[in-house]
This record gives sequence, structure tokens and C-alpha cells, in this order.
Amino acid sequence: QPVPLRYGAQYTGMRTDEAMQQWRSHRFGQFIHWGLYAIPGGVWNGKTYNYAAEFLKSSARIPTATWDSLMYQFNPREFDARAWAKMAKQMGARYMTITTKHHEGFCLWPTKFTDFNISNTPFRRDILKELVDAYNAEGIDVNFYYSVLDWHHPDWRYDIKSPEDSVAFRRFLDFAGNQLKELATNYPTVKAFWFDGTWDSSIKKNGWWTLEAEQMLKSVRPGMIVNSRLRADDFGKRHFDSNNQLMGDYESGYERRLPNPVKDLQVTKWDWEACMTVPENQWGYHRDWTVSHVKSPLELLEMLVHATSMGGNFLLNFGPDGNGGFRNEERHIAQFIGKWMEKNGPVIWDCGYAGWEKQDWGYFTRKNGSAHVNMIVFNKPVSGLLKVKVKGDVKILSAKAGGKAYRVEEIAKNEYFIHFTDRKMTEPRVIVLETAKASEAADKYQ
Ligand SMILES: C[C@@H]1N[C@@H](c2cn(-c3ccccc3)nn2)[C@H](O)[C@@H]1O
Repeated sequence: QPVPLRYGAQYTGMRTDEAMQQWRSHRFGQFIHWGLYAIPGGVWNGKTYNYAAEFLKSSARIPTATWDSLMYQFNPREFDARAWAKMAKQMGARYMTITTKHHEGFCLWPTKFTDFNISNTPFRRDILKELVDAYNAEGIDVNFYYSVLDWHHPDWRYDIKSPEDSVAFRRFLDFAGNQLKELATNYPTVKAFWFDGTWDSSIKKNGWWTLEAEQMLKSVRPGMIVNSRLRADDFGKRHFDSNNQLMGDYESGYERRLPNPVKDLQVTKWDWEACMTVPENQWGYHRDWTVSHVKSPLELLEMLVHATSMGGNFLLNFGPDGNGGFRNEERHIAQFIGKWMEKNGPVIWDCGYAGWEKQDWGYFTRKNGSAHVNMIVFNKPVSGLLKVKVKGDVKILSAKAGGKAYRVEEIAKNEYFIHFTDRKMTEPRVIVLETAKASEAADKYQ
């Protein structure tokens, strides 16, 4: 018997409107974390802090007044929104999500609701507008990351423990609501809001506000998309409400991790997105990437394919430095993935879960409703035989990679081996399987 909820999921099932279909078809997005934290880049008073660079204020216990004065140094001379957009386009990203305001509370746009914003820096210009215009000009949709958690705002509270807390936090929620309305109104082409910083008790105790914020955004911009991370229901439950229904338009709980392709198949029933750092845990620019493992372009490309194979989006993070430049590692990753996407984008864009059982050699993807199933091979088996188990009334007619055909051997009902004759593999191999109804073709095995 479902629990009656006022602030729970507002609908069940996947959205089928054009805006959501567009978001879903993109599959690959560029996350950008940029703020005052990019100036020190994880180093303070000559000491390197290994924790996430965007947390330096708390890692190095820097007083708010000291941290906030970084605003007077923010002057990214190299910043060129068009160059950023070109790099993202070449990488094959179809959308970009930018931190309008991270936990530090500094706003990349000239907001009316706090002076702690870009217009009071030496740079002055509206970075958000320049990014939205440049990325949209490249045909890339722009989404806004917004941290509700705000270390700068005097009325922010982690919990509500007194009437004073209630009064202050109500002022804070009004402030945040005003900023969100300002963003949705002044940047009309924004397609989605990526909420963060919503795990504290103060928010869990104000589930009503999270629903109002989502409803306001969707009334200002019909079709607007909002991630599950914003919402708290009547009992403070987040992402999935007390009736286990997904709140918001897509699940955004996968941060620096991906769903398991065998055990977590439930995600194929709804929209979801995983966001990923290049180092083990750095979203903002960090001067020293030797402090942790840095993922290779191939590791990240496999994650993109992995997410697509489970019907989810992959949001790959870039952390520009205080001057507006990207690191060489990030440029190389964009260039490597872009080269592969130039040839193989069609097995990612507008593709999703094929409905077949994951095999060791790699991943399946399928373009919506297509009879073709794509195999993206990462691991060549010593046997040279790629196992494929099809589901239902399906027969594999051919297996092709560009002009090259691979032998298809039916080894049992609904089971095949694709004879993989490739020699050395230097990048994932895409093989397209053409299928037909088995009932319309002679059945070899009774
Ligand atoms: C999308 C990512 N979410 C932010 C974050 C992560 N965390 C966090 C804090 C404690 C444990 C685990 C995660 N707090 N804020 C990161 O700073 C980045 O913006």
C-alpha cells in the first residue's frame, strides 16, 4: 500500500517529450568545474592538500573572509568560450554542464541576489552567458550545475536546531529560489539543472522547497529537466521517495562510479547519468595530479561505452585553471575520445541498452528500435570467439566492422560465436550485428 506523499515523485515512468528524448540521445556530456578554487588549485601557503581541490577552503581551514577575497584575484586572461566549445565539439560531447555556483557560493553570473559574483571581479564579464552562447553555437546544449549548499551565505544552515535557524534558513531558501528563477529566466536556452549539495538535514527537513524549486523551473521553462539529487520527500528520502519512486527526471546518484552491468540492470528502466573525474577525486583544478591515479583516455572511453550500454549518460569532468586554460592531460583525453567518436559516435549517440546479457569481451548498444545491435569489443578472448546470447525471436544474420565481415557461428538456440580475427587491438573495435526474426528463418537447432 503506497505511503501518501505530498513531496514525492510527481510522475512514474520515463518522460517521452522531445526535450527529454534530446537529453537522453546525447549520451555524452562535458562537466566543467570552475570557480575561485581554480586559483589556488589545491595548494595553500606552500602546502599541497590532496583532497578534492574544490574543498580546499575546508581542507586548509581557510576563514571565509580570506577565501572570499580570492574574488578580487579572479581574472582568467586565457578564457575563450569559443575555444572551449570547439574542444568539446571535437570530443563528441553533445551537452555541457557548468558549475554556476559551487559550495563556495561564488557565482559565475552577475546575479542580483549576492555581490559574491563575477561582476565584482577584475574579469567582470558574464562567463555564463559567454559559455552558453559559444556552446550553443557549436550545437551543444548547456545545463546548469547549482549547489544548494553555500559556504558563503550567512543564512545557510546544515541543520535546523532552533527557531533562529528556521528563520535564517527560510531566508536562504528564498535566496536560492530567486537565483534559480534568475538563471532559468536570463539564460533561456538552458536545458537542465544539475543540483548538488542537498544531502544536509536542513534540506531533508524542507522537502516542500525542493518540489517547489523543480516546479518553478518547469513553469519558467516548460520541458526543463531536473536531476534526482535535488529532491527530498516528506520523510527526507532522497533520489527515490518513500514509495521507491524516482524523483526528478533522471537518477544522478552515480558520482565517480558506474552501475554494475550485471547486478544493477534496474537502471535500464529509467533515465540516469554518471559523472566522472579524470583524477581519482578532483573536480576543480588541482596543480598536482601526481597525488592520485589519473584515468587514461581508454579507461574513460570504456566508461562512456559502459554507460551507454546501460541506457545512461556519461558526464566527463574538466577543471580549467584560474587563467581559463585546460591541462594537457585533459586536452589529450578530449582529442583521443574525439578521434574514436568521429568514427564510432553512431554507436553512442541516440543509442542505449540492447537488452542482451553482458559478455566479457565488452558491451552491446542499440539505436532506438533498431534491428542492428552494436558490439564494442574491449577484450579480445584467447579463444578468438566472441560469445553473443540473443534474447527472444532473434537470429543474427551478419557481423560487420566497416567493410570487414566476421564469421557468425550459431552454437545453440539463441547462442552464437563471432569469430574475431583481429590481430593487435589498439582501440575498442565496433562490430555491427544485423538481426532478423528467427521465426522467419530456418531454425538449425530444435
Ligand atoms: C559533483 C561533485 N559533488 C561534489 C561533492 C562531493 N561531495 C562529497 C562529500 C563527502 C563524501 C562524498 C562526496 N561533496 N560535494 C563535488 O565537489 C563535485 O561537485
